[in-house]
Amino acid sequence: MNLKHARILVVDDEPDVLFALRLLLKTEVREVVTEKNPERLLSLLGQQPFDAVLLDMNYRSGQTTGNEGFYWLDRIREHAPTTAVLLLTAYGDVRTAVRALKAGATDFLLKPWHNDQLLQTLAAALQPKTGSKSGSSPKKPADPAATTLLGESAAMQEVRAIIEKVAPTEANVLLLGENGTGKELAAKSLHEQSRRAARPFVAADVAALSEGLFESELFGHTKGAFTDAQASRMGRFEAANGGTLFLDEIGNIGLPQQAKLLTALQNRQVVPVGSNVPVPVDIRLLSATNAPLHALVARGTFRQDLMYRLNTVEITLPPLRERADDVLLLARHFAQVYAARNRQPVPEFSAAALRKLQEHAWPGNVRELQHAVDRAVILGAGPVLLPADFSFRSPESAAASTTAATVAEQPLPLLEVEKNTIQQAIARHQGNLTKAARELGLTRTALYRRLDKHAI
Ligand SMILES: Nc1ncnc2c1ncn2[C@@H]1O[C@H](COP(=O)(O)OP(=O)(O)OP(=O)(O)O)[C@@H](O)[C@H]1O
Repeated sequence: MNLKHARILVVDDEPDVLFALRLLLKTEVREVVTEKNPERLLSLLGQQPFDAVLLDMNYRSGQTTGNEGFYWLDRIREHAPTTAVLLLTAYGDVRTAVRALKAGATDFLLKPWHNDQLLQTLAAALQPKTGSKSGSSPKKPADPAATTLLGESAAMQEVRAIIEKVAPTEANVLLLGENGTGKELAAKSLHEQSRRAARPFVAADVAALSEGLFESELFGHTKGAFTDAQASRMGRFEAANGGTLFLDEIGNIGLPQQAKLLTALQNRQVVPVGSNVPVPVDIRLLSATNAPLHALVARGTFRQDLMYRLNTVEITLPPLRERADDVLLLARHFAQVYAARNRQPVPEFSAAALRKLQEHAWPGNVRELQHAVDRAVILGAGPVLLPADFSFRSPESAAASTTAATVAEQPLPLLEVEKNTIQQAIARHQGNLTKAARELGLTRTALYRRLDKHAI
């Protein structure tokens, strides 16, 4: 979809953010609605369809973990599954951005933002996605690229060989590696090559679950077990019965959750919240973390007995920067996938673009490369992708490049953006404040308040 035809909803409790985004978007999109109270989100979605929601992750009333944002992301996915959701996250907030993508967000936007980059990301998010894969993990975004662990580097060949060997056994496998290295893909591959392949593969991101939610998500709950429990619900263990349960971000759960998990694994049964009747479960457990689990055990924040349950076999996925040849192979693969998805001819890569890709450190690993190619395919100017078509803007890269950037290249603080925008509008209308206010989407009084604030 063309940006010009899009209806956009922005939800953030910072009035300055809403103001700046309204200013930026009102001339670029068909309609922009701003809202500072996330509680109104669902009623707004019910009143009219939106093509994209720009959603802040933290609200003043909530914590700064982004959990409130995740809650609202889930609600949007339930109520408006075709609406693109772009999360507004702070620079350097890598974990939140990665979790957001995994929880079904279309993309993320960094605060403070570059206007051009924000518009590009929004335009890319509005492109039609096809090839959506229905999986047992319904919150996952459509991921047409993921079927096989690709890579011809020695390290990846070794990973595939171990997977092949371990998959047909009943061994619990712990997958280690940085974010985006392919741990979940490896888990799916283990399941697909196992004797349980015809049974469910159920994934749960346990880091996203608070202590109370952890139990009800994994073990289920009975009707009336807590205020919102209007019906009984089966947990992930039961849903995976006969198949494979994949627990992602296992290194991030607290000691109380660890104890509950260990009990369920030892007894091979779960007790739904609100019930005292144990339910037997037959699952193969795969788990993953980017945390240094052995160090956490040494520090006493992760139970050793639980780790021994999880890591009958350990597989470490190597970071992408250590397998430069795989970068090109994966880039070409993703270019094919995304060109097919967008019904476009498959682009070539110029030699300079390939060099740029090989020289980049890929802190977000394969996921970062995948997104970089996705954007380049959509926004690239011609049949050959050039270095300029690749902007590395994962939070990790952004944080790294901000450190290196010259002062002139650094994004302007939001207040300065607002001040500049107001000054430009006033100049465009030769000092006519009524016209400037109209262009800015403000009342004259609101404009006066801002003139005062910025001492203009
Ligand atoms: N070797 C690979 N070949 C093809 N695609 C890959 C490969 N590794 C990763 N991917 C793709 O990269 C994306 C990220 O992979 P995945 O979700 O498996 O990483 P992860 O290590 O589980 O990440 P996280 O730690 O953030 O959970 C997925 O879309 C996946 O399909």
